[in-house]
Amino acid sequence: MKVGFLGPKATFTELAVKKVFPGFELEPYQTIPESMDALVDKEVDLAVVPVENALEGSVNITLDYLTHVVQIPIVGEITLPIKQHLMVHAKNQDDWQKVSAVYSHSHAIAQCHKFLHTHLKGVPVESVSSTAAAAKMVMEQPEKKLAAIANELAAQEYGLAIVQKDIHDFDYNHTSFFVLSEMDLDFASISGSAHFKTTLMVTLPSDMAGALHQVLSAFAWRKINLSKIESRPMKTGIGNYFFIIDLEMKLDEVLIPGAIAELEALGCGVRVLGSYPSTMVELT
Ligand SMILES: O=C(O)C(=O)C[C@]1(C(=O)O)C=C[C@@H](O)C=C1
Repeated sequence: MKVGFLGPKATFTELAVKKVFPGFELEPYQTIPESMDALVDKEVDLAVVPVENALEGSVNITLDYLTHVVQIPIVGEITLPIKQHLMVHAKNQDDWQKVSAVYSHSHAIAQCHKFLHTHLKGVPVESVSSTAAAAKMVMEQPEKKLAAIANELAAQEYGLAIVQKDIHDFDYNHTSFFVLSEMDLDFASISGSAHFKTTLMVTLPSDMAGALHQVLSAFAWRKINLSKIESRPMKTGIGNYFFIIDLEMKLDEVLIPGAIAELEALGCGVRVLGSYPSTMVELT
């Protein structure tokens, strides 16, 4: 089985993949959409993509690509603790405060704003395709005195020196990743998780007063617990949004289909993006 993920080697996404799919063949891609395209093109059997960080919120490119571009089911979710470190080329470790620029993934940068503001004020911060891509750049250009925000594995992989550990602004830092596949993957057995979620994409009828209230009531009176509701632009005009709603239960034959039928009767569009086990892994 081949797993596509955001590369190069040693991204957080790769850490998540290796934790849950040890021994699977790995195929890194340069961007999150490329890893999803690879699944559509059947170059890989699974794709693992970051979807939400506890400090910075949703990874919009993942949600947008899943809802606007590709139609691939979510078959699992992996939540991983995230530890961000500042790293430089070994030649520059003694004067790391004089780095000329800091590189990382935009979501990782956002998790370390306070640190950057306090310790590297005025130093340009640039976002690149992944944390590991940033670490690789730092390794390749020692003369430029660059720094990267990335994980410990990336420091090992690219031979960099960690000069500040755990620079994320809040202790509870976790990221969730969706496992996407067209295959009937038994993620519950693979992950050992019995905690299921169902994710829906809901579009509201236009100009209907209280539409969102009615959508929420369809879940509320059935006592279906929601863990997230997120609005994303329809990309058809200002003020046009759809909702991504996470339900804390497995797609059943009565409650969720009943709620969906109620939403459709209101004039809503509903797409089930997936019903899947969700697992929390630890860093070792
Ligand atoms: O750049 C990486 O290492 C990734 O795997 C991407 C990503 C993200 O998109 O959120 C994954 C986890 C961290 O929150 C930071 C970056």
